[in-house]
Amino acid sequence: MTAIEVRGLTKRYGPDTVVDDLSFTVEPGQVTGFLGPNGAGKSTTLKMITGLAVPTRGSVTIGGRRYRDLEVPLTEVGALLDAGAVHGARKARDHLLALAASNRLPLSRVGDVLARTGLESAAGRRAGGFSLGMRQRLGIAAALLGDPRVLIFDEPVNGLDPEGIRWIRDFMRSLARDGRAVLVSSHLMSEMAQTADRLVVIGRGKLLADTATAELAGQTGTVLVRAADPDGFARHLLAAGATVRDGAGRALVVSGLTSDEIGKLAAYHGVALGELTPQRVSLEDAFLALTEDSIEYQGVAA
Ligand SMILES: Nc1ncnc2c1ncn2[C@@H]1O[C@H](COP(=O)(O)OP(=O)(O)OP(=O)(O)O)[C@@H](O)[C@H]1O
Repeated sequence: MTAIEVRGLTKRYGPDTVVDDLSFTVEPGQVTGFLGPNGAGKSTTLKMITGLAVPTRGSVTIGGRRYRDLEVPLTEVGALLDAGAVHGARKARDHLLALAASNRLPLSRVGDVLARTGLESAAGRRAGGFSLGMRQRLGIAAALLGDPRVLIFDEPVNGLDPEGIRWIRDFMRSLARDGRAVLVSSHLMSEMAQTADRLVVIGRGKLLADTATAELAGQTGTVLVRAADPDGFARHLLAAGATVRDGAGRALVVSGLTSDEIGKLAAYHGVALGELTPQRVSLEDAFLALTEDSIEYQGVAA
């Protein structure tokens, strides 16, 4: 069953529409990256999914039901929205035991989640003395207590060192391999490129893209072509519907056709090609191109 369904979700604060008619689906067995520049409305959306904010319009369901209709929410959806939310004086194990008891979950789950997050040896220490990376692990352990099929993380790698970032990435992938649905927000494409199977990109509260990660990089790609008679081949390309620009050294920069289609066109016309290279647009570039109109404060190049 579909894990999270967001339909027409809208949130207004006074005159500002911060989430604007957003619809997307988060499937099980995948990491879905939720991307957008600062202030795009990611946290507000995640709060509406987890019942912490009330939509002005639209709906969100988890496994077909609204959050407020879930009997024991922790067993359906786990969320890490703010790693600082742990009581600093409490020992890590006690924090989890209290959470398990107040949600009527088996206390044996505490040992399971401590092991899964690599916190066993730190379980007797006070969370106040934890590094950011360990606090993130504790937050993730809490999110996993009810063994939910759906997990939501808001900017989980913010401020972490490279080792912490790698641990979180691997952990998200392992949760998806379990068959869980994992929704992770970030304002950096570079973080999501290696982790997410799908990307939902928003800007100023609106949906900009909902696509497989691999497709986004391919979408805006061009192909570099070298032919002995570039002008002659350019005419064939234009006739086939391509857009052609001049590149360096008499190369042709072609868009609108794949390298495979260009190769076949050359063979059909008996044209020998010296080069046929797909130009991969980086995901970072694709993300910037998508969001450039929705960045609140843009720097001005000198
Ligand atoms: N409780 C609130 N009252 C009024 N405005 C709010 C409230 N919460 C968020 N906003 C506004 O809504 C907009 C979206 O904020 P949100 O935190 O959802 O964005 P975000 O994409 O998570 O950004 P960031 O990456 O900076 O965390 C911002 O302009 C913010 O100022």
